[in-house]
Amino acid sequence: MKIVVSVENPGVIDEVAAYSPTFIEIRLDRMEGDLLDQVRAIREKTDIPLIATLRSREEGGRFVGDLDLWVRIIGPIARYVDIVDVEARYRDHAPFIKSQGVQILASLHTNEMPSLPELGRIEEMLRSYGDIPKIVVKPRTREDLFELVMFTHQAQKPICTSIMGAEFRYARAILPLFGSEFTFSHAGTPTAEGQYHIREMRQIADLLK
Ligand SMILES: O=C1C[C@@](O)(C(=O)O)C[C@@H](O)[C@@H]1O
Repeated sequence: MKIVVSVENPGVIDEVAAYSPTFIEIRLDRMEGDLLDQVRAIREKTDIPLIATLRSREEGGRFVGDLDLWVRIIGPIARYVDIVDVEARYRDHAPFIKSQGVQILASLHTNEMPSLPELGRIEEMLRSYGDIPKIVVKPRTREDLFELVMFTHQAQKPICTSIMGAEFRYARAILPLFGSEFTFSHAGTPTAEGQYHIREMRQIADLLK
């Protein structure tokens, strides 16, 4: 199971790296100060592949700037990471970000539960500009979750699917079993409700083998 550990504090990178996650996600929207300097420092500290994420407020983050500010922040950072998370609202900048030599994690986060046809349309839209689509939704019922698992199982790979909220948090360990490319965890400070600590996620993954 590929595990991403999300971080919002560069000061914990050594501690996070000690868990050997598949990726470290840097949540730029939850950080203060000179973001480029901090990403450079993280890059010097670890060879673990890095994901840069500047999450909009509309999709659950704290970034409230416009499209131009988003690219002015992320653009110089891209060359120091391996993947950039690009929400659909920022997709016009995808070609430039791609030109920096990184992969694009094309993401959409919604508090709703799209139908299977809607999930297919979202996937198609995300694949139109990104390398790996990431769809994060909010199941209301177990039937919703069944549909998300079925969609994940049947979808073209790679794809990342996940859920919001705590009610169905176990799906974070189930969806990778049906083809989701990776799962997001924390190493001390969750960046989203329902995340497991990487230690816990590893234990669950080992028991599910
Ligand atoms: O998209 C995601 C998933 C996430 O929101 C979660 O629910 O674990 C955590 C975010 O940091 C990441 O960018």
